[in-house]
Amino acid sequence: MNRPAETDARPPALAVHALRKQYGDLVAVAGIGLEVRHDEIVGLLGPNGAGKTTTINMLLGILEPSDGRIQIEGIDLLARRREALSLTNFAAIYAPMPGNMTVYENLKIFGMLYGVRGLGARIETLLDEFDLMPYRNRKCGVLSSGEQTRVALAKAMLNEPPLLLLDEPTASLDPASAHDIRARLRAYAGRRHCGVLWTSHNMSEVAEVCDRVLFLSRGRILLEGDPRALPRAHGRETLEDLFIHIAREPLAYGAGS
Ligand SMILES: Nc1ncnc2c1ncn2[C@@H]1O[C@H](COP(=O)(O)OP(=O)(O)OP(=O)(O)O)[C@@H](O)[C@H]1O
Repeated sequence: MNRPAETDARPPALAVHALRKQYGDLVAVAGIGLEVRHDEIVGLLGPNGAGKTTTINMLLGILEPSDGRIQIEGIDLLARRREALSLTNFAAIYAPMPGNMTVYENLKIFGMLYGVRGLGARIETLLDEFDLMPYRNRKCGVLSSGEQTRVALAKAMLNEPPLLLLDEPTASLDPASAHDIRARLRAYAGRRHCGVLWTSHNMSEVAEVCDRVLFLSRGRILLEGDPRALPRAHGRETLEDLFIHIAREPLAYGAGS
C-alpha cells in the first residue's frame, strides 16, 4: 500500500542525517540518511553485519554515534535525549523482558518508566490485544519465545509511540502467529499514525508489510524503494532474488563508492 507523504508541517517520525558509527578501523555505519514518515512502515534490510542493529541502537540512544544527527518527531536525540526517547519504543528478540517478573509486573514497571497515563487500563487493552490474558501472572522467563515476543510487542506499545523500532519482531514466531502479529502491527501503525522501522530477514514478510525498504550493506544504503517494484526495476523476480544479488555483489550497487 502506498501511503501519502507528510502533508502538514509535522516533522517525520524519524529523520536521520549523515549517521556514522566506527569501531577502530571498522566502519559499521558509514554516514547514512533516512526518513520514516507517519503512517509508514519502512523495512531496514541487509545481510548479516550490514549495520542494522548498530543503526537501531543509535536510534534508541544505546550507542553513541561517531557522527551525524537523529531527530525523532523533529526533536534532536543528542540534545534532548529524554524528550526524544519518550516518543519511541522498540521490540527485539535479543532484549527479552526480565524473566523473574510476571507479564503484568513487567508491563507495569515499563509503563511507569514511560510515564503512561491510565496505565492499568492500557495494560488490560494490551494484554487483550496480544492474547496475553492467560499469561498475565506468569513469569516472563518461563514463556515460550513466541509468547515472549508478544510481551515485548505489548511493552513496545505501552506509551503509544509515534516511532516504533522493531528488530526482527517475528523471528521466533510460527507462521500463523507471525501472520497474526504482522496484521496487528499494521493495524496499530495505521490507527496511531505512527512510523515504523522494521528489520527482517524474511523477504516475503517485508514485501507484505513494508511500504518502503532500504537496503543496507557494509554500513551504506545501496537501494531504496517500494518492495513490490524494486525487484523488477533491477531485473530480479523477487525481493529475495534482489537481496541475494546485492549481498553477493554489493559493489555493483555502489557499496565501494
Ligand atoms: N561493539 C562492537 N565493536 C566492534 N565491532 C562491532 C561492534 N558492534 C558491532 N560491530 C560490527 O559492526 C558491524 C555491523 O554489525 P550489526 O550488528 O549492526 O549488523 P546487523 O546488520 O545487525 O547484522 P545481523 O543481521 O547479523 O544482526 C559488524 O561487522 C559487527 O561485527
